Amino acid sequence: MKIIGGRVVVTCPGRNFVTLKVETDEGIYGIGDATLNGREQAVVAYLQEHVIPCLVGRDPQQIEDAWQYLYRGAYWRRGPVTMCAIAAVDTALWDIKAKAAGLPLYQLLGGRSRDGVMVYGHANGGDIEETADEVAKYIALGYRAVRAQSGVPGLASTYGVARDKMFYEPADTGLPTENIWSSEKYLRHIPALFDKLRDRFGFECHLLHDVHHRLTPIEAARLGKDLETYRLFWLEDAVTCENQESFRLIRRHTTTPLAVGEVFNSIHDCRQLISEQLIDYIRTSVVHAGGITHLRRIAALAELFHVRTGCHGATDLSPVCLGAALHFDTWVPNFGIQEYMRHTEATDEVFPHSYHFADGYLYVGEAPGHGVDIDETLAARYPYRRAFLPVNRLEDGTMFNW
Ligand SMILES: O=C(O)[C@@H](O)[C@@H](O)[C@H](O)[C@H](O)CO
Ligand SMILES: [Mg+2]
Repeated sequence: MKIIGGRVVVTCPGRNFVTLKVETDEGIYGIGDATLNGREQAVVAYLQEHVIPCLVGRDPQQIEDAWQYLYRGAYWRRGPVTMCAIAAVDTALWDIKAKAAGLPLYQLLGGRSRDGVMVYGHANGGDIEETADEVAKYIALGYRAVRAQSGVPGLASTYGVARDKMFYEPADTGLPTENIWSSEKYLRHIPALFDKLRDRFGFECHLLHDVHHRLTPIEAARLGKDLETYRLFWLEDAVTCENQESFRLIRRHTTTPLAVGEVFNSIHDCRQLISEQLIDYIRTSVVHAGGITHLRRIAALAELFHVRTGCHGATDLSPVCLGAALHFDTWVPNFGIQEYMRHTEATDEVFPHSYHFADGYLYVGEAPGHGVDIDETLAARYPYRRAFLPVNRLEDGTMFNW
């Protein structure tokens, strides 16, 4: 079998998605997600100019060799754009290999380790009461795990509180929206949110929270201590993590489980966090961390140190990424949880798929490959619209982390 070509499909059914389609001389094709929220066109150019020409003529079944070729051959290794492009190729080649074998992808990884993949949904509200009502809705839908994000008194906006309750889309068309942030106001507010949620719902439902990179290590340690009595499933992205060592300080002060990694693009971003057991869940995703081939390596390292997977799964990771992730989740021995921000109906129509939700779990289908396709005719109806993620400033105007 030989690769005869590759095409990048950019579509915007409510938000931008970038999809790589790799075609072979035997008529089998594979697709991979290449979406990097707010920087989509950088990956499009990388694929079209620097990757696809090198793929033509290669044997698509040599997945590892292709990965090594694109990683080592780049010379300028790692980084979100490079690793997103490699991820798209890797996912497409795994899709082809599984289709050629007539098997669902998880069978090529090592078979089922579980029936369903436990997922968490996103409840958010302008205040504690509204957030609690949203958590109730997710529990009623059958979710066993819910992330809770609430507006903060005194702040006009905050991460995770959306205009739309079911579909959270942070990116805006036009230039970046500027939000104002106050860690002091946030830290005063969040313990009351989880006090209310545990008081109303008890401890049956797993509760999660995403700080979204906004605290210092000592602030994160304080929040972790304040939340210990509420037994969170995890506290996510408590601080930015270029300095992996800074998590030692948080770890010294709190037993609240920590999750990190959606912005990571290689094992090197999390090697210290994992090997020193500074985190409990690694959030790396198929689309942003070099594809299934590299994600398996991260999970294998994590398994040695009692760290479990918790793949990122926001709306800006396409159904192609989610479909591939679910095959990974169905196989991986040290599975933790899968994020499941639902896609809109328009997006699901562009990306027909075989996975389905039931009783708090997502289930992959048995279709050969990763089970997700792209309807290019429908995709063409939604032209690309440049969009940016917001930026954050402190109340005194200082540039901060969004
Ligand atoms: O945990 C999450 O899902 C968030 O951190 C994401 O919504 C993140 O903000 C977006 O994926 C950024 O594009
Ligand atoms: Mg997050």
